[in-house]
Amino acid sequence: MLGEFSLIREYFQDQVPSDTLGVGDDAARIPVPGATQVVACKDLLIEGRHFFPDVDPGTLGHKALAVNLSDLAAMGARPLGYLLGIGLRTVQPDWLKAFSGGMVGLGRRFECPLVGGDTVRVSGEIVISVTALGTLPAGQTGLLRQAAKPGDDIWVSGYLGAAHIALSGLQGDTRVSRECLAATRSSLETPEPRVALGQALLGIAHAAIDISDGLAQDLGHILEESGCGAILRCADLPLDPRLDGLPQDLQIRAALTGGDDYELCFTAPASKRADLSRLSQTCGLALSRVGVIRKGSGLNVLDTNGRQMELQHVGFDHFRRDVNER
Ligand SMILES: Nc1ncnc2c1ncn2[C@@H]1O[C@H](COP(=O)(O)OP(=O)(O)OP(=O)(O)O)[C@@H](O)[C@H]1O
Ligand SMILES: Cc1ncc(C[n+]2csc(CCOP(=O)(O)O)c2C)c(N)n1
Ligand SMILES: [Mg+2]
Repeated sequence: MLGEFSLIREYFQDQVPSDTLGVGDDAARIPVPGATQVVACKDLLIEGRHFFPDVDPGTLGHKALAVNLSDLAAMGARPLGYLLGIGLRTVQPDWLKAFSGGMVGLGRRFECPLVGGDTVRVSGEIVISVTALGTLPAGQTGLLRQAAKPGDDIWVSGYLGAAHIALSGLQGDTRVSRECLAATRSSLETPEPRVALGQALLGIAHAAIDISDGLAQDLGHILEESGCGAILRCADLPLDPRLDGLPQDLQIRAALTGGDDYELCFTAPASKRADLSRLSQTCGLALSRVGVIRKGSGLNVLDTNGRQMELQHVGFDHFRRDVNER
């Protein structure tokens, strides 16, 4: 069976004009007459696959919008508004009030209103589909996956691994203490989209992507699209401090391949290190240098002793067999 990414390339890659960015990046970019370009993206959330049936509806509303704002951030775009498609089994006013409160509340923080959508009844799982729109100045390419250059530093915002540990704890796959679960749950349920950082990276960063499927896989998309290779140093990964006390190899695996982080991974030339250290201060957000882009292909992951490390899988893929064996 085709994997998720080959499937998209094979069946959903339409031809677009040369000044338009179509399928293949964090969001599409469409020029419109006038000074700005429209940036657009969509992410689906399905009950049982992206969230548990008993999830707190307020956090679900937040996450449905947050994962899309994260894609806009990964382009360096400024949020403009969004549309919501939702399929529900029943109308439960309390659930809907909390859901819309979480979603609209997050949108307000970024001056990004709900401007339309569609609502239907379903007999099976709840389906939530958000289409987010943003803008980029005319002539600005945005932060493309194809823009990494050999010699670039690889950077990651914030901390990695907490969302996956929370998920794994809730699923009963990993023994996670009650305290650790309580502390990490917010990373899984209410990720913070790095909207201000994304826009500030225009003119500083070359390539960017948001980490939804795991750093190794998402960085892999940058490498493939840019025709480069990379070295990634586990010793420099920003492991979430809330994971202190868990086995180190588990923390590293969560950070490399867990997913659900919604931090930005970006590349920038070494000449921008001082700018990035200032930006980290002004955004109040850790920025960590975790590796380097080089000529060639493939991701070379070095363990904490500097030795080459093999990964069983690089991240989340909806159509990989073991994801579907639950
Ligand atoms: N059914 C589809 N039709 C057209 N384009 C698609 C379809 N599914 C995905 N794409 C496009 O393929 C590219 C990669 O999509 P993908 O979902 O892997 O990226 P993402 O949304 O940044 O990541 P994630 O979904 O893990 O947050 C994007 O440009 C997306 O718009
Ligand atoms: C209940 C439940 N099961 C599994 C996961 C893990 N998960 C699902 S989709 C995805 C990648 C990003 O999604 P997409 O590629 O669809 O944008 C990840 C890491 C979860 N969050 N909740
Ligand atoms: Mg997607």
